Amino acid sequence: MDISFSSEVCIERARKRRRSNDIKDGEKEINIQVIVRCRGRIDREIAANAPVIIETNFREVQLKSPDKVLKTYTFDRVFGPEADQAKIFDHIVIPILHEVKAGYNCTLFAYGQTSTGKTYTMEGNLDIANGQMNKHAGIIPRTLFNLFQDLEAEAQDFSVKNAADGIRVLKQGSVKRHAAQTNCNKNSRYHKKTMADGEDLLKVGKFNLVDLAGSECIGRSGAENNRAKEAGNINKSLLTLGRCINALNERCLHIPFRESKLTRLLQDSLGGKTKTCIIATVSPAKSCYDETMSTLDYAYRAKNIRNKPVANQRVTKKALIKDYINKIERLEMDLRATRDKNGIFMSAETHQFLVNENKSRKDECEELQKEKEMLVEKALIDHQHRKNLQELQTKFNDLKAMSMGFGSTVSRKINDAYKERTKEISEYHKYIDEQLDRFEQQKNMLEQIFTSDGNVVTTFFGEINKLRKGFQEAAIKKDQGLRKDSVTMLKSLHDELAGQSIKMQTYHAKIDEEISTLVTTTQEHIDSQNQAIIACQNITEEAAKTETRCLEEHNDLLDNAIKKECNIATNLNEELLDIIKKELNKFTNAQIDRLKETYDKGMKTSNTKYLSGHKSQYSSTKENLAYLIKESKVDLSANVNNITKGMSSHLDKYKSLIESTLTSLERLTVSANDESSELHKQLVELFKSFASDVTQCYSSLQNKMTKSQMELESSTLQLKENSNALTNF
Ligand SMILES: Nc1ncnc2c1ncn2[C@@H]1O[C@H](COP(=O)(O)OP(=O)(O)OP(=O)(O)O)[C@@H](O)[C@H]1O
Repeated sequence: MDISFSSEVCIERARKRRRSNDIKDGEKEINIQVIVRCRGRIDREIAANAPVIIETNFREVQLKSPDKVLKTYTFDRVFGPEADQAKIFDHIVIPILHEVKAGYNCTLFAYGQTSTGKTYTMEGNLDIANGQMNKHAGIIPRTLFNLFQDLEAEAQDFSVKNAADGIRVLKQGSVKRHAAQTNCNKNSRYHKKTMADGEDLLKVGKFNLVDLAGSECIGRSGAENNRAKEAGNINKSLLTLGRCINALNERCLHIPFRESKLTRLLQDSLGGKTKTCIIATVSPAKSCYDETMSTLDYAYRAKNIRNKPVANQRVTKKALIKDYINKIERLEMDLRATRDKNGIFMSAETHQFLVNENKSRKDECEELQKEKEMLVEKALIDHQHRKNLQELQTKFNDLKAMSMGFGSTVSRKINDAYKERTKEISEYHKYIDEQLDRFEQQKNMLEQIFTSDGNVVTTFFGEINKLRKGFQEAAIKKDQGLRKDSVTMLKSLHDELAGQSIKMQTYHAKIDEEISTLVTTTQEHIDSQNQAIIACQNITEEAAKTETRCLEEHNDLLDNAIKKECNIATNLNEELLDIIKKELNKFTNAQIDRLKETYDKGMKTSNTKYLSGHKSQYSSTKENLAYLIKESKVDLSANVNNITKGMSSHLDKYKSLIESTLTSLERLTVSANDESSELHKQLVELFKSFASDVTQCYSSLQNKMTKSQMELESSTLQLKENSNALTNF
């Protein structure tokens, strides 16, 4: 990630009334503006005869094969190779600068594959000749020039520093890109002259201009997820930017802004209160087809991101200056702390900031925990709800079965009754037929008996026929009555059954309706709960991941700090031991010298004494000898014995003198030895106690370090467990 340039412009808007559209600030959502710029083929592509596969229109860009259009994208504006730097600036940047002057924070960033012209678009040629920009100057130098000219023209009371300085710094910044942001800020600030009357109100609009690294890293990282980790910070930042754009596009609850420095910086520009414009740069060459499509897809997705721009509150000049002073002081403190110390040091303010951030993370975790508990409770309620629903369904099925059973019982009973009646009627018919047959037989018999008396017979048969007719009529009547009864009964039974059936149907329909409403509501409830759970899980997972990453980073920092401290302690120990060794040697040598001196002195005195004694003995012996020689001249032989005696007694004396000298020398040596060994003992004791002090000190230091390391390890373990638990959750 390269932040090329970021300028802050303080615009004087003293005591001006809010414009009517200001009232809608923060309420009105606007889409991020997405522009596509397609450059012409560069030398390399011409040399390779790379076919052109892109065609641009006012708002459209088409990816084409020789014979057909493969894909068409629509953006806010599309610029082809014919669009020069001035055109881009006039059409894209000038309107944004108006917004900046109105106090809005605006961000413009270039995004695309490597060598597609991001830097050309953002910086271009930074040379200045005769105070004029080069025609290939990009957005940043043009912005600088424009702002300075514009502000100078707008009000006489602006004191403006020369734009060329800004560009010089920008050039330096291009070499050391990280330094550019601070330097440019410093040089592009505008100062208003002090006004004599009243308090001045200022509106501060911030314009962030960002030139990203080549976007092809995203594609690759996305395809080979495992390698993404190795691909370094640029890759991570772009990858996270892509994920943020996707998450914003899909209206996810959690957007992983915090996962990279770039997205943290751009957080407010993506879905925040800033007005944002993305320039997607592409190559027209066929060789770049995949990357071009990936860039256009990303840009197309980014189009759906909606921001709610809010103009910055007016602030008094004093407050603004105070704010800047505070910022500068904090940065100075950090810088001083870093310069003064080794290892990880930071100013108290930064430390406090980290502590606060840590606390807010902890709070976030607690909130998530509570949310999780709430969701678990809801899940339990859902479970109970589902159980109740199942029971209700079972009861309904039972009822249905029961009602069906009732219907079939009723119709069976009706059928039975109908069969019985039919049987009764047919039996009655049978009985009548039998009776009629019997009468017929009797009639024939009587016809044979009474053939002789025609009148009697005729009368008799007349009577018989009458009887028969009456009987037949009665039978028909009875039959009709029975039929009528059975029809009435059947009808009433049918009516009753139909009534019951309608009632049952209504009842069924009602229960059906209630159950389906209940099922739909429950399903909706369950779906919404599931969505909430999934969203919460995602948030928790993301939070856990972020937390784990932060903890790992902290652990690494702590590990490094401990290692550094251990190294420092080891070095110090070694240095201390060296010093002790040297001091001991010095001390021992001094003691040895002193002893030597004492010893030498003692020996010298005793030797001198011995020599002087020896000398005096020798001279007296010599004298004695001379005397003896003299005497011997008188009576040599007579005195030989005396001489021998005298000699031996002298020799004895001499011997005893030597012995006593040796004894005193021995004593002296012993006492010197004693003194030396005493001193040695004392020294040894002293060294021992000193060494034990050092050892104790060292071991207590080691214990402390081991303890703190153990504590650290256990807290790391604990943190890992916590994070695993979070991840599992
Ligand atoms: N619109 C354009 N007109 C003319 N030349 C262009 C245009 N856009 C880019 N170029 C040329 O294409 C080459 C690559 O452009 P540039 O270095 O700006 O690409 P980039 O996207 O910034 O690459 P990187 O991601 O590697 O920084 C340069 O030689 C540049 O001058």
